[in-house]
Amino acid sequence: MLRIAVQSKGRLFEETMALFEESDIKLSSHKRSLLVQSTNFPVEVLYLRDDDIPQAVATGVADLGIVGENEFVEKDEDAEIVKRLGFSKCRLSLAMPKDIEYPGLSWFEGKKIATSYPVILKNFMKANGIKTEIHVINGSVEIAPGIGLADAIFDIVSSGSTLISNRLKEVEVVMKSEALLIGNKEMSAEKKEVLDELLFRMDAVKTAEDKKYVLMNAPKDKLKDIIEVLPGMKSPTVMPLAQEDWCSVHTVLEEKRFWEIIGKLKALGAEGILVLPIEKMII
Ligand SMILES: Nc1ncnc2c1ncn2[C@@H]1O[C@H](COP(=O)(O)OP(=O)(O)OP(=O)(O)O)[C@@H](O)[C@H]1O
Ligand SMILES: O=P(O)(O)OC[C@H]1O[C@H](OP(=O)(O)OP(=O)(O)O)[C@H](O)[C@@H]1O
Ligand SMILES: [Mg+2]
Repeated sequence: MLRIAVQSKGRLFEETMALFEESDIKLSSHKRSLLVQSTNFPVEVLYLRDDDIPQAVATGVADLGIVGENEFVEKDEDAEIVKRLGFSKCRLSLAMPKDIEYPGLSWFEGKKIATSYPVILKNFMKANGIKTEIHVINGSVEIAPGIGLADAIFDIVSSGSTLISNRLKEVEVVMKSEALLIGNKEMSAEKKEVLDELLFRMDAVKTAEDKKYVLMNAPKDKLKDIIEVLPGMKSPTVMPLAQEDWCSVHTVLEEKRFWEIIGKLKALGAEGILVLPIEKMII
């Protein structure tokens, strides 16, 4: 049985649960329990505060954990990155009052900076030879300059709207972050086998995520041109239609090239184009 530590509530929770669901790992949703076993896969899920996940994995209390890269780097625990999960993308940035001019990093010399990430901030300032006073607070960091608690902040930025509503501006991006699957460094062979199956399922979900299954009717005399436009996995499936000079073409398209390719297909005479989501893809 593999034990996975995940955030009990917060920014990582929903996408973590969605990842389990899409990987067909069923968890009975007993709200108040801290440890829940899957009913159809040899894993159990331990619900924790995200701050405690790196240590739980490093010490072997959990075999795996899903945690933000920012928290993993900050805690500096001895665990390894098994997979980058691509969600909860954000950055850790320095921000300062928006009306003050920013001349460069030297502005921070001697300043008081509020943050929940003192280790990352200290290392960054040390590497740049700048002395600052670090004031640790665990939430609502962005209000610190406005209430006179600090000159600047070092915190998570995503859309930037929290900064704007607190009259701050982002001036330095120190690190980028996304959700990580981290693992204990010493896992038994049996646990590694379960982990491999878990990764196989997660990969199938991720591979499918940005792809669409596309079907269309195509005039046979344009089939060669249409096939040339389609990237496809190997080559498209072509099936006859009852109407003799038409056929049906099926393929997989990457979402980011989707509109460009559909435009070309229409121009070549394709009709009745259907676009379907793909749940899983094993390549
Ligand atoms: N606005 C955001 N956009 C994208 N990702 C974010 C955002 N805010 C936070 N994250 C990511 O999600 C993680 C968890 O954020 P959250 O705000 O839920 O943490 P928390 O308040 O410390 O939760 P906990 O109660 O578990 O300690 C962060 O460490 C970061 O990696
Ligand atoms: O750039 P933005 O899109 O505004 O996102 C950044 C904000 O998001 C997070 O807080 P969250 O909203 O999770 O609330 P919290 O302070 O309770 O953690 C983070 O701590 C920032 O305050
Ligand atoms: Mg936390």
